[in-house]
Amino acid sequence: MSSEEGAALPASSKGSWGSFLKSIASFNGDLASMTAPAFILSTTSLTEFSAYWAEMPKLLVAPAAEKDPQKRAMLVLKWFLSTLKQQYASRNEKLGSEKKPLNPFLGELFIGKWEDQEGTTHLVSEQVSHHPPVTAYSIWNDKHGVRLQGYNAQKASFSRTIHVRQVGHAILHLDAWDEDYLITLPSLHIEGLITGSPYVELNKSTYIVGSNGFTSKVEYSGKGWVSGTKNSITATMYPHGKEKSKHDVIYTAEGAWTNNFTIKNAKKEVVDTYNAKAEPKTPLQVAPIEAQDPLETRRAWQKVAAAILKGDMNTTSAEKTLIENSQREMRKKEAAEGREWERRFFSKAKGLPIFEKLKKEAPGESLEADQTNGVWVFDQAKASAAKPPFSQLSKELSKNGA
Ligand SMILES: CC(C)CCC[C@@H](C)[C@H]1CC[C@H]2[C@@H]3CC=C4C[C@@H](O)CC[C@]4(C)[C@H]3CC[C@]12C
Repeated sequence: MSSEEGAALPASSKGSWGSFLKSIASFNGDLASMTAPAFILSTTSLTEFSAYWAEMPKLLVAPAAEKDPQKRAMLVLKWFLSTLKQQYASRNEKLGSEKKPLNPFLGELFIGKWEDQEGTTHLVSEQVSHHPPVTAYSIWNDKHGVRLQGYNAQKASFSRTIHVRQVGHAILHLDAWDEDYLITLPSLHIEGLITGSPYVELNKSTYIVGSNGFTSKVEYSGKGWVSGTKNSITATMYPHGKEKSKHDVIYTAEGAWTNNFTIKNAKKEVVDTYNAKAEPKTPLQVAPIEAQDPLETRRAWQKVAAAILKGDMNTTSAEKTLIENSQREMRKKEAAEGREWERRFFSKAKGLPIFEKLKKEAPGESLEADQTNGVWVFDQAKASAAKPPFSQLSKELSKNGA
């Protein structure tokens, strides 16, 4: 934990925090429209959050090399659990608290790659909808034949604190086994709001449904719950249809997603352990700002980000308004010409066969395409035709016969 933990609220900001709390009590569910005091604004846009899925490429690609289908599904569970800390706690560890991310504009991009002993793992993240905000991503490693793609939106509400339900899912594909895993996303709420040091706690449960016949259910709990400890998880892996049957459990995982967890087999022997604090991360490589496309997030938001860092709210809102106005102009022009903004890397799909095939094992999960402005899939043809500064991507995609 950073030494700043619990100290996110500077004395000088107590007044503005109080009025912020009052304003969100009458919050209408639109996270983007929420205005927050400067010190709680993040300089990072939600398009960057897609990278949290793969900051440890070794764990992402590990299942590909495993011949045993049960162990393979267990390694997928292990990788998924390992991503939780990055997804939901890395900001308060780094910045002292959770912050309000920048609200991406339509077409905003975040492109990068991880290079390490696993080869190159690519990331393409794109804001595919603005109303409602939806981010889509594709992450792939050709050397290991591992592909992850997904999209997500958030539905927020307020009751005592901010509650967020995630709409969307991820699908992991392993080439060597022609296997898919449908991954559902946890709902969450914000803790520490009153004291000015907000952080995320996860709720309820999510599923990882493998097309190889095994499902993992992950249950989340926090301080106020039965277990009484922050960021707790218990997971079980079982054959399809056996969620309720204790003696069909193949693996269990238990611990804290911010810390350690242990994986045990049916005989309750420890088969694997994970220590979030010790696990090395591979830094994501992103092109220098000058070489980026104007739609790439760090380039597009650079002036806003600089103003936020200076605590200069006037410039922050002036620069944000510039972006919003030019977006509004573009939408007007498109409407007048009877066309829609062409997404760079993703397309709307009519349906999602993998989802339909596997959703039965994830009770309560439905596509909810109306909440995400459609169903979004990575479009290989678009990506293979990518022009500068993304030609490198297209070269590698066409090399692989995409
Ligand atoms: C901190 C207070 C003041 C403001 C609340 C900010 C809201 C907008 C933030 C706080 C935590 C954030 C979530 C944290 C992690 C993820 C996982 C990622 O894969 C998709 C976005 C998602 C789901 C974020 C959406 C925005 C979010 C809900």
